[in-house]
Amino acid sequence: MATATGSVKVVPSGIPGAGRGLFACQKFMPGDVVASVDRPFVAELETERMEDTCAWCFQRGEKDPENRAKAAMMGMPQGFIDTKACAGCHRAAYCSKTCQSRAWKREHKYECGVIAPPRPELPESVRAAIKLLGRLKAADPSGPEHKNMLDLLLQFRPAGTDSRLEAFKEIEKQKFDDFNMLAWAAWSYCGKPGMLGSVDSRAASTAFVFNILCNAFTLASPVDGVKFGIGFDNTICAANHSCDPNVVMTFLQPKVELRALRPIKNGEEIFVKYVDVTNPIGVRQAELKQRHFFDCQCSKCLKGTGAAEDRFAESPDSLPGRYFTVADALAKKHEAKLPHFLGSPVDTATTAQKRVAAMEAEAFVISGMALDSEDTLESDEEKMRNALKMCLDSGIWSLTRQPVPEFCRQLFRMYLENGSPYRAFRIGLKSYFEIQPKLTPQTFDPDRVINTWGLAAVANVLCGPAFTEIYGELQASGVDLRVVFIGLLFEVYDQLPRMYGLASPFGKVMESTFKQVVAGMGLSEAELRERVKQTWPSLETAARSIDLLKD
Ligand SMILES: C[S@@+](CC[C@H](N)C(=O)[O-])C[C@H]1O[C@@H](n2cnc3c(N)ncnc32)[C@H](O)[C@@H]1O
Repeated sequence: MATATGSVKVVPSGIPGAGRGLFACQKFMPGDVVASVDRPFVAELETERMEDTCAWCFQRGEKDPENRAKAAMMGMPQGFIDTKACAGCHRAAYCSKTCQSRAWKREHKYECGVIAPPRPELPESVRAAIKLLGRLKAADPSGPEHKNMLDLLLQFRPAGTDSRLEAFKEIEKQKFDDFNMLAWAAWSYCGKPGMLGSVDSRAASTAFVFNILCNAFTLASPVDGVKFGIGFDNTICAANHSCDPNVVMTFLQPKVELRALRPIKNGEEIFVKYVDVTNPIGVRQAELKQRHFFDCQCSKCLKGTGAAEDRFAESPDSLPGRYFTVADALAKKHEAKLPHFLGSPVDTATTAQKRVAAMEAEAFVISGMALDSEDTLESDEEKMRNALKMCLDSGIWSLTRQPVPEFCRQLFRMYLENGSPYRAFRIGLKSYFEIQPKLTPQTFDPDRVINTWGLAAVANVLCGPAFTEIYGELQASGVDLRVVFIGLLFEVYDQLPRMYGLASPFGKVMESTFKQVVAGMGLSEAELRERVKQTWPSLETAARSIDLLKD
């Protein structure tokens, strides 16, 4: 039976074997809100964020005084928010009495005594299950909360029925044991409650934990991408994954929205992305399998390799001889990963293909986007820069082939943190003109807008008194950094209505920054826009002449 939620409904998916899916009940234009929930049914902070992030509204306050001052200077919300720990458990923290009291009524009263020391810090899936068991016990059997609980327990896969869990156990024995242990822990910490109405609490704990660990989405800051925790919502999570999604999910602390990325017809299935879809097919598929336990059957994957993100700049046969020795050593090191990067069994690949796949495996590990988290390195700036150079110098990678864009993104952040804003600006500018338009063609895509916002902030820093030399040099080549700053700000501001909306926390920060900056420039908005238009061709020329190999 269809579950209608206004503009969308949940009915069997068009992907064979994928169960249900989310479908549009009307047409949508790019940027339209397709589905929205004020707060996900489950929203759980990860342990590292419990101290500095409000457990109800998910606003984060920077605790380190130096970072706090920096954030305030850049207009970031974490520079202005402070959280205080609950006096009962000293674990959950809130930014205001209002948030604390709302959290208490809905869920914290069920966990406060359970998660308090001397009990060790519990992972988010266990905390979420503890709260859900409390909420299930208290839910009115004829109300919407109870209905959502049953939906979560019975409709999502792997749901708490023996047969589906048995299937999961066969495929993922170790994960099954780990998840089962967490479910048992949550249930035991709650005092092994027995029957909750018509529901067996032990089975419910299992279904909660398995569903959260298999089907939850990541909640990350819209401003700086910091990961807060996980969310689960019956409507949002009914959307299946596609490597060519037609909506993007945005998190507006704590609101979650799905926004159309392109025109969507009435009756069309809604697809989100569960993983980074700028990665080549083998990496995406392996990630979906490892994190979400399914083989992707989306229309893009069914077509096989050949999409833009699967193409190299040059064929592997063009790999220069100076890379052979290093690539052969890497092939040994990453033997198990080679099939993911080759997209085919190792014995059907040529030596050249294997060498490039091995270099790719190494680059992915260094980028932190590796397939198994165990061997993800804490990469430092130098390691990252060398790996980027290896990719580009080999001539095989284009600027838009992963993990090159990821290296640029991370180096931008590292240069900034390590006090090199000019280097950050150069790599950010290169990305702005040559990578982002290809990787995220929609101008309002949150990833793209956030990068533009970051670049604007750096341009602003470079307008300061410490950088007059750089400022002068750029001005001599026709680039006025103040105009660049305002141009980037215009761009972010213009995209906001189709992305987060002006009423969102990010929208409010942006609007006030925008108004202050425009007022401080002593020119009308129209005059400023004209100046930006005149500056942009010189800026693009400057960006294209940046050589990342020499950086
Ligand atoms: C978050 S749930 C989505 C809703 C789910 N289809 C349902 O029936 O409730 C994720 C599950 O949907 C299925 N799924 C989602 N996207 C898929 C895809 N691209 N290919 C195959 N199965 C998919 C997988 O079984 C996955 O574990």
